[in-house]
Formats: sequence, structure tokens, C-alpha cells
Amino acid sequence: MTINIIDIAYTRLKTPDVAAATDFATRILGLEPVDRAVDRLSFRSDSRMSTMSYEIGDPSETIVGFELANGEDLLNAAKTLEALGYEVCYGSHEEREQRHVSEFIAFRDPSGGRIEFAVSPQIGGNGAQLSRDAGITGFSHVGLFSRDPDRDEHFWTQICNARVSDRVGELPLLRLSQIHHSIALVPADRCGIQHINHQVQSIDDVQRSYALLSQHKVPIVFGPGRHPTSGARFVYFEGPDGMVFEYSVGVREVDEETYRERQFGFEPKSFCMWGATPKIKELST
Ligand SMILES: CC(C)c1ccc(C(=O)O)c(O)c1O
Ligand SMILES: [Fe+2]
Repeated sequence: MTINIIDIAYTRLKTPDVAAATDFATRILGLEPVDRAVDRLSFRSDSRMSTMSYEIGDPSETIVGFELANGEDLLNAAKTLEALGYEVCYGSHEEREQRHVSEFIAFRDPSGGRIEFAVSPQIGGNGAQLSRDAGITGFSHVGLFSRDPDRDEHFWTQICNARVSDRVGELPLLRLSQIHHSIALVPADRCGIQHINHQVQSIDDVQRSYALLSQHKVPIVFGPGRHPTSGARFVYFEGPDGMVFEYSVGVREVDEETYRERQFGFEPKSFCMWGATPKIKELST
């Protein structure tokens, strides 16, 4: 039975320095801090109660959470994964509270990154109160490192319900809804999160953040530019522990009936139609 993912829900990051990461997530990235504790902190970026968090630990151990429709789908997902030989564990009461979800399961994707499937991410009565005027409208997609994009694409599109929107060389951009993509599989010799995307309201927000990031000497690793694939205008920058963050605006929506996946060459102009070149090792062509 196919695992029906509704949406991407949250990321959970680990860092040796929670205070420095918190400072970045609020003052630079602009998210709203919630659930403040000594060794962990969650953040809001949209109507959901937690879309990102930092806790003390090894930065290579990242988590991405996806939303499933209900408990029955979650149980079926667990059965499907177990039948295929994946080790599945259920989230404890404390872990569910930290994520603001009613239940979740955890397992490792074929490359070894930790993935969670969760039900009922809690919605706040108000929207996120952003820490700075970054124009963020919400958490939207992740890049996942993949040791074998072909194999991992099979997992997300055959075991789960993702569809290929585009491929840049071997790098597939996978959608879960009509939004062009929620997952990008980036070929690498490691696993886990490669980048975290937040959508912003306008191109002015991208340019304003570019100026602010430059003033604060935050390394800009790509852009400003425009992706020919999704049509989004973007800027990428490096946060704590080498994590890459992206702001973008204008990701296209696809018509499920008529859309056909496209193949782009693995070259700079496939990543940016304005001529910017990524300073990201895995995207070097
Ligand atoms: C993984 C790379 C850098 C990538 C390529 C294309 C798009 C897009 O079409 O929006 C991205 O968001 C990416 O992160
Ligand atoms: Fe992206």
C-alpha cells in the first residue's frame, strides 16, 4: 500500500551551541521562538506551532517530519515500512509534545537520514510572530542528501506518493501536492538535510534579506537568482554548523493532469537562469 504523504511538516536540527543557533534562527533567519528550554528550542514560521527546532547534539543527525492524514494512514505506513525491512519506532509522549503532533513514527530513509511521519501538526490561533521583517510566509521544502538518487527517488515515488516534477542531471525535484517540489534529492556521500527552504512574500524580501545577510557577514552561497525549474527567485545562505537556508518566492504550481516531468542538464544555468553559480560543493558542475 502506497504511503500517502500530505505535506512536509518540520525539520529538527542538532547543534553543539543552542544559544548561537537560536540567535541565528531569530535575529538572522527571522523565525519566532517557542517552547524555550535550556538545551532545546522550537520555532514557528507559519500557522503551525513548530516547523523547525534546535537541540543540543551532533549536527549531522537531522530529522525531517512529514504529515500523514490520520492515525490509520500512520499505522498502514508503519506496516508497509516494516514489511520492507525498515526499522520503525513510535514517538513517545514527550517527543510528540516537542513536535506539537498527536502521533508519529520514525525510521531511516534508504540513504540513512532520519524521517518522521506525523499526524495532526498543531496549528496556532494566530500566525507566526516573525522575529524580524523577513516576509516569511512559511516552511516549504527541504533538500535531502542522497547517496543514490535513483534508489531514493524510488522510495519517495513508489513506496510513498511523491511525483517527479523535474530532474537536474540526477537530482530530482519531487512534489507532494501541486507545489512544484517539497523534496530535492541532492547526490552526496552523506545523508540528512542539505537545505531548508522558507517562502517569502515578494522579490523585495529576497533582496532585502540579501542586503541584511551581507551586512551581517552571513556567507551567501547562491544567488540572488532564479530557478528555471520552479521559477522561484531565491537566495541561499549558510547558518550554524554549515546548514544551508534558502528564501524563495514564486514557486510554480503544477497541474497534476497535464504536467510532464522535465530533464535539465547538470550545469549552472539549470540552477539559475540569471547566471549565479552555486558555492555549494554538491552542486558544483
Ligand atoms: C537543490 C537545488 C539547489 C534546487 C534546485 C531547484 C530549486 C527550485 O526549482 O526551486 C530549488 O529550490 C533547489 O533548492
Ligand atoms: Fe530549494
